[in-house]
Amino acid sequence: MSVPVNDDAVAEKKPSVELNKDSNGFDVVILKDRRGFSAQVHLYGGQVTSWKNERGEELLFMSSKALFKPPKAIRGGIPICFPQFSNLGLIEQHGFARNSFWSIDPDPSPPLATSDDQAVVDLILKLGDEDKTKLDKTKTDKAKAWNFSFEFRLRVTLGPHGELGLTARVRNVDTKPFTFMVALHTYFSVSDISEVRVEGLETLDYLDNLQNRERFTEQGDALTFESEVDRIYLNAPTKIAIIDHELKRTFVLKKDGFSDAVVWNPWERKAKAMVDLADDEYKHMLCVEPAVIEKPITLKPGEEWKGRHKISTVYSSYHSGQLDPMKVLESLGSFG
Ligand SMILES: O=P(O)(O)OC[C@H]1O[C@H](O)[C@H](O)[C@@H](O)[C@@H]1O
Repeated sequence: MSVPVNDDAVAEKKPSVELNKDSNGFDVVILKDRRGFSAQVHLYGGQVTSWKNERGEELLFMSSKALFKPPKAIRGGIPICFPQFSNLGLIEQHGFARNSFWSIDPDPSPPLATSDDQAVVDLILKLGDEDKTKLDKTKTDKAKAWNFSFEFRLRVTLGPHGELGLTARVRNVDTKPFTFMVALHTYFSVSDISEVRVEGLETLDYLDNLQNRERFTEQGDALTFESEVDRIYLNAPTKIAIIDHELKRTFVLKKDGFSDAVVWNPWERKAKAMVDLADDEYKHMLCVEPAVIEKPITLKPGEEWKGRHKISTVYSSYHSGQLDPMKVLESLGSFG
């Protein structure tokens, strides 16, 4: 149930952005909107590590065993897989963006529109000629196999209705073309994985990571979970809904520029084998990840790719199984 909001009080508060340190002394950015939603972004990984609603409830899953320091990626929130997804290439699993240090981009270029009712932070990860030597020392040998000059800009926004937006832009600043995959590996917090269903992926083809990436076709029903799932849905639609029956809460994802969507839950056996996930925590997480995997993107020198991902929450009106178009549109706002 949403909390009634006093609109006068809300109008007086302004969205805010603060730079802070985490307990390891690493930089984090805190975004707050007028309604009391907040988001936290670690510069390590350029990773959203928290998104809370106006009651302070965490909406993204974060492992109790997550390590917030190199060389491991942070287990939870929204890690960025780039320039490779999984082991589909020569470099380290999911690429190097998730365990690199990003910077705040004071002057995003080309600039993106801003609006007064959003809290915004722009981050950048780049590898230019002058950085190559420096980065080569810190990158693992595997990462060196993808050695191009690029700029990856990530804008994180917290919108007027508490919605979380990520705009990813990759620019080729090399003299040669390059090819990449990308995923925004979003860990959603759920009450109990057995009480959740995902709508929007019915009848799509998918590659099953648990069966040598063989191609299958999803049935007509919404997805439910009773064992490990690790699939790449191809040509996934713009809108996907994660319905949590117990909490009467639905996450609505809207994506643009990402052709695929990965759905992952490690379940019991794999969770036990993961050092940075507690044994039972798989029950409270579900990853649904906008991605470009099957048809990687090739950029010529000077070209840019852009993809957007927006998530919002809708309470109670939704668990009938049907999207309530007015509520969804209202909660999503525009991409901006
Ligand atoms: O353990 P990680 O490297 O973070 O990967 C976690 C998971 O990411 C994706 O969802 C892949 O599809 C899975 O195969 C992988 O297990």
